[in-house]
Amino acid sequence: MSQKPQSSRSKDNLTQDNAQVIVEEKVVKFNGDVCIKKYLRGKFLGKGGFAKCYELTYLETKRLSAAKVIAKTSLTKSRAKQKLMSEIKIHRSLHHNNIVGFEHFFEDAENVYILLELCHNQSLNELLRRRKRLHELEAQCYVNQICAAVKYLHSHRVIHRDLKLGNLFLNDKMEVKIGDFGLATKLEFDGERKRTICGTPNYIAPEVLEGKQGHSYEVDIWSLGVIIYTLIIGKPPFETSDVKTTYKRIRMNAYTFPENVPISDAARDLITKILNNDPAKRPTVDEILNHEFINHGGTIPRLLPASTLACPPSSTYIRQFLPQSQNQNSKSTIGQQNLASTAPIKNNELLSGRDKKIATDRLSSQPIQGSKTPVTVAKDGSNRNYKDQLEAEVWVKKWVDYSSKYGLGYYLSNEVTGVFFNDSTKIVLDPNGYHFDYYERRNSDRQDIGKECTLTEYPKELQKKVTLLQHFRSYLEGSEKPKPNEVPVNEDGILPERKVKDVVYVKKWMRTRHAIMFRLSNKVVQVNFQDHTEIMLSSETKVVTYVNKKGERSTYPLSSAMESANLEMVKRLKYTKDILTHMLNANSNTGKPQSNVDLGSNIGMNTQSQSSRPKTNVIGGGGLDQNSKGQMSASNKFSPTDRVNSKPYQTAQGFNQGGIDE
Ligand SMILES: Nc1ncnc2c1ncn2[C@@H]1O[C@H](COP(=O)(O)OP(=O)(O)OP(=O)(O)O)[C@@H](O)[C@H]1O
Repeated sequence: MSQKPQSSRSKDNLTQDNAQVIVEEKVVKFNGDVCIKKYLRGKFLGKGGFAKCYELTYLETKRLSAAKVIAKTSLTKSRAKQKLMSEIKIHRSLHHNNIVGFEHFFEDAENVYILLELCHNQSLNELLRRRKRLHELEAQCYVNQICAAVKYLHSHRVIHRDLKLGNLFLNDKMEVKIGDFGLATKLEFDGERKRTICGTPNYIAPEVLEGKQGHSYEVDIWSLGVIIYTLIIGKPPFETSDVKTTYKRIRMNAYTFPENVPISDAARDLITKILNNDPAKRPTVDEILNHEFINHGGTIPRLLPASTLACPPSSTYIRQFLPQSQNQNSKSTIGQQNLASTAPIKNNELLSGRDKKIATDRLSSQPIQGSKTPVTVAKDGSNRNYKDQLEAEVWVKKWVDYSSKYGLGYYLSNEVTGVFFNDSTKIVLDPNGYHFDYYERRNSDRQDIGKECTLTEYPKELQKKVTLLQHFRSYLEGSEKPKPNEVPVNEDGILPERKVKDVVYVKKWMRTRHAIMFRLSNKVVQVNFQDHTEIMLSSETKVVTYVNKKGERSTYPLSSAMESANLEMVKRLKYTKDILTHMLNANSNTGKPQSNVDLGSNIGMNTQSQSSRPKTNVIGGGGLDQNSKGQMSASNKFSPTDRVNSKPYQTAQGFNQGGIDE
């Protein structure tokens, strides 16, 4: 039977945010009967200018909603009442997948309650706060959905007038939903101009500030431009510390693209077209949807994986959506799947991403000079952004501990091979097998000083280390024969271009009986445990990534990871913290590693006494020996006992580390 909302009363005062509160809705049926619907007020979701928002469970069906609770005391002025009625009237008339669903509303003696579709994953504002900025692919995915909703609004003559990250909510499927219709207006007729000055400073369109000609749909388009810019660059284009200056900048159209943030030409072009102070010159929603930033050669994921709430999508994931022209593998099945993969992405699709083939086949898509089959970088450079962002995601895929003689060899996810020598020098080989960097630590400030070299041009004294590097490389790549110092020229005799520009390398490492820890130059700490679990801590993105025994990957904001219900991860995180603390103590006390450290009890692993140095793990002798002066002497065998570790541990070793006395 249909019901008409009537009065209700709450048993408690809503100012007690943490108390268990039952909200009652009195419903008068058409036959005059009165029934009471009971709701349990749950978690506090947030506070806006005039509403508090809570989870509300309808006790009969256990259905969960978001309830905007507006105290009647805030509605004494008729303007406030009118605004609320207009919000309800407009919002309840809208039905679109990318608009927060309006369920119903009622009131009791104290409050008005608006029940809305619950969006569990907060707004894009909180997302950006966690992530700093998004990958363009994510921006495309969100903007695509937002445009669909704006198109719907405009076709129903509704202008939202307050589109901003804080009003774009994410539900548990990661669908974006436009909410908060408090400033929305419905035009009576086409061509009507509105004059009320409203909006949020950073997102407000110049014509609203001018106020002379009135404004219309184009104000939403302007806000879309601000949104795209903010998602990609990480802060709004006109932001200043005071509102007046922000308005001045908007009027003068004074914004720039910061040089240190990569942005594709397509994104830049779209933003520039939208942020035009002449509203008539801005593109329409349809034109935005057809712009190459949204409608490019690749596909845009319909939805993003939930892991992107905390950390960037993996390179493997991104690769699926690259336009074919940018994908070096365009002839491969991956390229073909790209075009078909518009289906929703399952949340766990990212989970095993790290174990899949790494993304460097596209990372390395620089054109090779003079090559007959140049690999594809779009002429407009529009993949620059992808490439730059992919390079940020680097981790150790394989390693081999040969520190009993020479050092640690490792292979990174971007196909870089490196060696951390026992004398704390480092060598890092580009995936092209030709360019390498050699790092020595400067004693005065303990900074690594890098030298760019190539296999045909490097200081003579490095020869042995270069030979060792080649040995490590073949060993890690599993080639049967060590690669000689061959120069990888193409068939025209042209030398390869360097593939990785922002080199990430292992700055420090340490090994205990239970784990090996790498501190990378991009401030990521990676810990691989004996039981195949892994922890990655990024101080840049403030995120913890945990790979469990099954290889499933989950991410947590650094700030709350220790409180997580994932106890397996929390234990390992604590262990990681202990190793880091231990390292710091070791450094500050003696400048040397401490021995006999056993932190195993913290993670519930066996603890046994152990020696401070690894057991000798050289078989057959030979190889390159480090003499008492720390110099290397060459020989012809290379045979560390440890097999290449892509994940598991083979031998329980003592405490072994490199470069921690920084
Ligand atoms: N549908 C929803 N699902 C989950 N949380 C929500 C939902 N709607 C609002 N919220 C939360 O409640 C907070 C306040 O909501 P909202 O911004 O709509 O209130 P408001 O008073 O109208 O705000 P404003 O000052 O922007 O007009 C939001 O910031 C958000 O955290």
